[in-house]
Amino acid sequence: MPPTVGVVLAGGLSRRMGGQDKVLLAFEGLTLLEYVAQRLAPQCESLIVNANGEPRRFGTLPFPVVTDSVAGHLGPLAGILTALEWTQAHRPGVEWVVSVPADTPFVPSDLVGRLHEARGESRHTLACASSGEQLHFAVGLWPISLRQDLREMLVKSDIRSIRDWAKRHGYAEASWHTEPRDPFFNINTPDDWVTAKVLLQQERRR
Ligand SMILES: Nc1nc2c(ncn2[C@@H]2O[C@H](COP(=O)(O)OP(=O)(O)OP(=O)(O)O)[C@@H](O)[C@H]2O)c(=O)[nH]1
Repeated sequence: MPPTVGVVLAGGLSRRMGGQDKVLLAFEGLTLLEYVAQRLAPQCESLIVNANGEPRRFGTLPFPVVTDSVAGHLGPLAGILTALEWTQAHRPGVEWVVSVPADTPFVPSDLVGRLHEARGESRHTLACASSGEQLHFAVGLWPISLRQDLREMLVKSDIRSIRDWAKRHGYAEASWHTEPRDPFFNINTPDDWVTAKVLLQQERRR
């Protein structure tokens, strides 16, 4: 598997969580952000956390916290761009970045390998994860060769969705089952938070 930098996307505003910063909520004795980072880190050459604005709110982390390299809340694409540019500057020879949102606690342990596999078996330069019928564009494999293309698009156009950018280039799809639970279940609301705790207990019992 080619060396790959992992980025945990944590630049969101948590509006649907009712004013709490969801990535700082306690999960298995860690914050949700730490929990997701720990699941992804073993699969990557190195890992960074992407923030938007004040990085100190995350406390002390064993990973670099890198703030968006373009100003404004431009969404998760800005986090992917930041990770591509960071990798180019700090990890010479590494050509790939895998992104995972910080609100996705059950991210699978074979994520990075399967994304590379799907891309390698296709004619595409990108790969995204899917489960059931749903594509999860924020969970993807991105080449650093596209960083300039992404920067120009973010700065010069009003395209903000990862899906629109991925569609412009074409992407392979790596699929996971949704049973016994969706590995890409993500937490947006207080109800999702309750569901995530139930899913965690079920996972422990298996
Ligand atoms: N770097 C960066 N990441 C973002 C930004 N906005 C959202 N994200 C990330 O994109 C992913 C999906 O975000 P959402 O869950 O849709 O948005 P959110 O802001 O976290 O939550 P809501 O405010 O409730 O929509 C999460 O990992 C966010 O951290 C941004 O402006 N910059």
